[in-house]
Amino acid sequence: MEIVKREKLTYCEFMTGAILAGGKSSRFGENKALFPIHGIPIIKKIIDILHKNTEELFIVARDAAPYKSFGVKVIKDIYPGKGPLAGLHASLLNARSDRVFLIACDMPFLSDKLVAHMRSIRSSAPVVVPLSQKGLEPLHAIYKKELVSIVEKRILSGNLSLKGLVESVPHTIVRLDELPQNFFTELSVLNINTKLDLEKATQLYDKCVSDNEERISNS
Ligand SMILES: Nc1nc2c(ncn2[C@@H]2O[C@H](COP(=O)(O)OP(=O)(O)OP(=O)(O)O)[C@@H](O)[C@H]2O)c(=O)[nH]1
Repeated sequence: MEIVKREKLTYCEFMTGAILAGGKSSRFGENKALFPIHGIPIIKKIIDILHKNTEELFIVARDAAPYKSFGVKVIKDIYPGKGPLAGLHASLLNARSDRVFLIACDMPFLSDKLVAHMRSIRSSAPVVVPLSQKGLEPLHAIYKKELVSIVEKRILSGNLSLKGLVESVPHTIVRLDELPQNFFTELSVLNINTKLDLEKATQLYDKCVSDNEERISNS
C-alpha cells in the first residue's frame, strides 16, 4: 500500500470577517452602521473591503432586519448586553475558519491594504493587533478560534474589556507608523462615536485622498 505523506498544516490561509454592530449608537443618535458617507452606508464600505479579504463574512448584531439588503449573514451574541467581547465570542464560535478579523461597524475608512497586510502575517500568537497613535486597536484585529473558551470565561466573570483580553494573551503587534503612507493606516482605525467625529473624519479622509493623488501625480 502506498503511503501518502501529507505536510502538516500549521497555518490556515482562510479568514472570517466579523463586523460588530450590536451596539446602541447612543452618542451618534441613530444606527451609525447605516449612516451614509459619500452616499454609501458605513457598513457597506466595510463589507466591500472584507469581501475582498475574507472567505466568510458575517455581521454580529441584535437584530438582522436592518442589514437584510446587504446580503451578509447576521449572527447574534450568545451573551447579549455584554459588549464587543460577546460579539467576538459569537464570531469565534460561528467562524468556519481558524481566525476572525474583528472590526467595529463604526470604522468607515477601513484600509484594504492594511487588512490584506494583517491577513498575510504568519503568527503563532492568537491575536494580531495594530498599534496606532492612540494605542492598541482591538476593534480592528485578528483573533484565533482557540481563544473561545478564554473569552467565554472572561464574559462569565464580568471581565468585559476587549483590550484586557488582548493584553492577557500573546499578541503580535502591527506598528502602523512603520507601514507605507498609502496604507492610510491611522484612518483605517479611526472610529466614529458622534456626528461631529464623522464630520471631522470625513474631512480628514478627503484631504488624505487628495494629498495622495497629488503625490502620485508629482512622482
Ligand atoms: N455584537 C455586539 N457588538 C457590540 C456590542 N456593544 C458594542 N458593540 C459594537 O462594538 C463597537 C464599538 O461600540 P461603541 O461605539 O463603544 O458602542 P456603541 O454602543 O455602538 O455606541 P454608544 O452607545 O455611543 O456607546 C461598535 O461596532 C458596536 O456596534 C454588543 O453588545 N454586541
